[in-house]
Amino acid sequence: MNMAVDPQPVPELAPAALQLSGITRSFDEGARELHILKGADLRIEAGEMVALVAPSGTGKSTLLHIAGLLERPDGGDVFLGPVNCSDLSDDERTAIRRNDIGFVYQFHHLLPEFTAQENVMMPQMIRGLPRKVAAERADELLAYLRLGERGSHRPSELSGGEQQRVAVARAVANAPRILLLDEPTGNLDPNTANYVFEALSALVRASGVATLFATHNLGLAGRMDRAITLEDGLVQPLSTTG
Ligand SMILES: Nc1ncnc2c1ncn2[C@@H]1O[C@H](COP(=O)(O)OP(=O)(O)OP(=O)(O)O)[C@@H](O)[C@H]1O
Repeated sequence: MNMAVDPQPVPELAPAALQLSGITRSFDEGARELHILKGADLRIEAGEMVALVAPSGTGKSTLLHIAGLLERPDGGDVFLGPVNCSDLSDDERTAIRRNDIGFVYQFHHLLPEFTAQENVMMPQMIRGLPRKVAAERADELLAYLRLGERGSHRPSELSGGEQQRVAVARAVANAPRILLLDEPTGNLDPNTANYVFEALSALVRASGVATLFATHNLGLAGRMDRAITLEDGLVQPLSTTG
């Protein structure tokens, strides 16, 4: 009896929220070229929180900028869901960046002359939402991040941890599909960093946003769904358990 079974076609993976495929990026440094990314691959699913932990200069910010469509890679593709962003014009990429991608940086970059509430309203109004809707969403997010009492404060009247939570609220104001964080707790003391992280993780779980979080803090990295590193220009898994 012929027991041979026809090979089943390998099921294609459903599109991830974010997929980087074969990303290359080099920079000219005087006479020589620095090859920072050499074919990096990465998939992040909706609702997944991934830590990016790697030594300084290995290309974390470069990878985040490419994933966030702030920079084009020299080679490779960036997919958001099924959309290959490499094929898009600069205007189309800007629209995606405004609506579908949130950023949080090490320094909060809040607008100093506006209140916390207005800072969270801003990206929504740029997107075209009416002021009232933007204000309600801002209040909701600030309350969720336990900043309900701070909506009318300017950034200079907030603590470092409060400023970063406002920056998180602003980054998710347009309900992005991707959230990219570049050392957002790097300037905070351990307790405050922990508090900001807790607030952020609750938000990620509740909203299903796909999150890539660059940090040097292995304790925080160990609490995310998984951790990755950059090694010789490639994304590699990283163990955070010792
Ligand atoms: N626009 C640029 N022009 C030239 N070199 C650059 C440019 N951007 C980044 N580099 C170089 O590429 C390398 C990676 O930079 P990147 O900022 O991505 O590193 P990083 O891992 O985020 O570092 P850190 O943890 O210190 O922020 C560095 O050597 C940097 O000097």
